[in-house]
Amino acid sequence: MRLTDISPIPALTPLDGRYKSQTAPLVEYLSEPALNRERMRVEVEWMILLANGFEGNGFQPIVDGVEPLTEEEQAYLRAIPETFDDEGIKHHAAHEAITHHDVKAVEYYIDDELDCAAEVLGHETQLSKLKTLVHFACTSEDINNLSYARCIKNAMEQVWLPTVHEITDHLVQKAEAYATLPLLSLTHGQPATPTTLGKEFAVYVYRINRQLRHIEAQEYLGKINGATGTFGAHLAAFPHIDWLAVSREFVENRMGLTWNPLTTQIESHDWQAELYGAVAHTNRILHNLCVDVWMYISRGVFAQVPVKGATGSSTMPHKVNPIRFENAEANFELSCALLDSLSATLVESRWQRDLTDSTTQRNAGSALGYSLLALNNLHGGLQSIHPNEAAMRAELDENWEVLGEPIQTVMRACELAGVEGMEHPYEKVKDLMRGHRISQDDVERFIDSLNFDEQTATRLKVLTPATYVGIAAQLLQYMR
Ligand SMILES: O=C(O)C[C@H](Nc1ncnc2c1ncn2[C@@H]1O[C@H](COP(=O)(O)O)[C@@H](O)[C@H]1O)C(=O)O
Repeated sequence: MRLTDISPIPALTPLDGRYKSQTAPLVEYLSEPALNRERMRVEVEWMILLANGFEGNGFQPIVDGVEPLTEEEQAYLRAIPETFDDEGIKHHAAHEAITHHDVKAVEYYIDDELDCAAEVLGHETQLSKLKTLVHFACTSEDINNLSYARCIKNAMEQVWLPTVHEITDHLVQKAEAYATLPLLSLTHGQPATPTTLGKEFAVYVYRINRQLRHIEAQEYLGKINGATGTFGAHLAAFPHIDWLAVSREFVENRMGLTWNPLTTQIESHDWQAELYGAVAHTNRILHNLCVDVWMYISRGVFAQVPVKGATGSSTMPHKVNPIRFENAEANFELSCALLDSLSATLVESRWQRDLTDSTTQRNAGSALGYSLLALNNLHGGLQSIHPNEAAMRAELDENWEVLGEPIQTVMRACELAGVEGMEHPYEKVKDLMRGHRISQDDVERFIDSLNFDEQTATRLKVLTPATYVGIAAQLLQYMR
């Protein structure tokens, strides 16, 4: 049997197949039906503005020959996108099969709805004669750019950002819970000055929060200015209208976007490049977190809570594998690859337009979908780990040589204060400690061999790898 004979056809990509339930929240904003529904919202709102005017023109019709639409007529128009369902999708597809133009098919879809208006409302209505107002003076990109901006803004605000915030909240909890829990640092993979587990989580919180601030301040630009951005058609039809003011009113107040007054046929997509750059950057920070946690698990710093009934390895029954972190790592990479491609290519278009952006933009959902999938796995993974404090202590206890740094630094301070016998502190400590395994006794003997005053010697002797963590816990105050 051919798999394409199965109905519905199995999904080609994992986002809409295996991981469908996890990516579902984005379907509402970034699927093709979502885009077409948004296009309808833009088209009907444009009609309402043209017919009813706005505060700036005293709520007079902007175009001649049209009466202001009644509340009922406006509600009828606004119901068109809201009732766009599976039948509507087929209806639109039937138009597109003939027009081979997706936005023209939206226009015809609305025309059909206007044809039924009198029958549905049960009385005569101006709407039956208003087909000519649909898409008035617009090029398809006027509709597309506004629709995409709104779809992507909603996807970010309703889905992606809340998911990242949940993870950040979880990381804050972990940072606070483990603020004072000492952890051996590794720089270059070698034992280094100890830190605390909480402070290491706080570093991630700080990094993510910086990116979130950029993303939350992101402008979503929109334009409605005709075929090559000159308002040529608008002025040809109605030369006395202040089309700049109408355009601005529509983009800012009706669409809730930032007005772009100066474009070719297309909105230049620079805001998309900015947004995708920041999302990719956040992905990469979280990818770094996945890899770090994976290695902490491998080192025994974290233990994983086994899921009841689940299998780690098909052949090694003892195993609990960190699969959620691995899944997240891979999907962050896929998301970044797509986001990088979108950012790089969307900002270029030949002369007043080429259509390469059209098919590229259709992948915004995939780019954010891979990120959402990664976020879900990362969140699940974080919820299933807890520190193995005994292993962490044992690791610290095996690495007394990390106290070489404080001892040589205190020796320097003593030398500066004129204490005898403190010359070449770095070299002296290096001779004792570099490349050697050092015990607590060795450290104490070394301290005793130097000319420290009693108070300083005691201060150094109470230092252990587990207490040599500076003000790590205090630094959490800066993470938010
Ligand atoms: O308002 C216009 O349409 C003006 C026109 N430019 C266009 N602007 C926006 N969409 C256009 C344009 N041209 C085609 N199409 C339709 O875009 C769709 C492209 O399909 P796909 O490659 O799958 O993304 C597919 O449905 C195409 O039919 C121009 O000549 O400048």
